[in-house]
Amino acid sequence: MKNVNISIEEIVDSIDCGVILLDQNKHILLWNDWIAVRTGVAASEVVGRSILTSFNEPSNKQFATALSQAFTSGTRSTLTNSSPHPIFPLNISDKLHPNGEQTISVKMLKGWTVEPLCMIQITDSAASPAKRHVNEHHDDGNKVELDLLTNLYTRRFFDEYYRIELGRLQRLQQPFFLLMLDVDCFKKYNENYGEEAGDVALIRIAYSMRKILRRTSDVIARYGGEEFIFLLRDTTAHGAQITAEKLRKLVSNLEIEHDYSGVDDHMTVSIGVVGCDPQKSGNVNQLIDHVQLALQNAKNAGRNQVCYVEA
Ligand SMILES: Nc1nc2c(ncn2[C@@H]2O[C@H](COP(=O)(O)OP(=O)(O)OP(=O)(O)O)[C@@H](O)[C@H]2O)c(=O)[nH]1
Repeated sequence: MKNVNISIEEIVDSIDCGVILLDQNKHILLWNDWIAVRTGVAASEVVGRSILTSFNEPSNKQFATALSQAFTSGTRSTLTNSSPHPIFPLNISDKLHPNGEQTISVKMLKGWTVEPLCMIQITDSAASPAKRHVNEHHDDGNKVELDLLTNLYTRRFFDEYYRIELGRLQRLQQPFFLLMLDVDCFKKYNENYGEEAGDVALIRIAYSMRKILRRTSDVIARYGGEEFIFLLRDTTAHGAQITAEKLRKLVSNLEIEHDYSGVDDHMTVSIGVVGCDPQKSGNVNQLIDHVQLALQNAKNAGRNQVCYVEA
């Protein structure tokens, strides 16, 4: 493989199946984003804990046996089961398969490190890998769609979510902020480094943005090819601008080489921010236009910067 500056964690978090790594005491070493999204359990909550006690439900007998056989004799097992008795409580809801149709492979990885590791791979056989989007359900009952390249919400999901959320925030008279982030000179990047490298860059940017926006109330979606939108609540105008600046620096610090950008020697982003306080302005209908205008202002001012406007 060509020498690209990407970590194993980034790759594992971007793949479209669940991956768990266990040490020889059956304690969790790695818990990727796929499984965190579908169980609602973050890696930080389970890493270091035993796989057999990480869920509220009693562990599945079949699964416990497969694990024990893997550790004692290196046996590789593939388990399949569907609702109503899932091995992992995944929220891959559709009406027919409320917990998805899980295929779970358990195998030992030997020779990678001094102590053998056990890898558990989970796929949802009810969701066709050829599907462009994964359908789930959000807390409010909305159908959730995740973009397969970046694992962020799709624009379609965001538009619907935003419509509902806007009404709610107006009723509660709570301020909120929209951020629109666009990768600078991305066309030139694709032309010079190839579309595959462009895809990897988008995956890396999306991955790092997900990692720093940890508040569950923050919503990020892929709004266009290289354009991302954020809805932030429970913050102030100052907080939103700080977050935007943090995102700008974050992408810059990834140091993705871009010799053809004309802005810098690595990849940069421009960000528009719009704030809306329903108690003051109440002018919420044109917010998407406003944030796009703020983004355009950041581009016109030389890119690689944040521009804030008040609605
Ligand atoms: N590799 C890759 N490229 C994409 C994807 N989606 C959109 N693009 C490309 O992103 C580029 C966007 O180009 P423009 O809209 O001209 O924007 P830009 O070159 O970033 O210029 P500025 O935004 O003005 O700095 C186009 O070349 C698209 O083909 C994707 O999923 N993968």
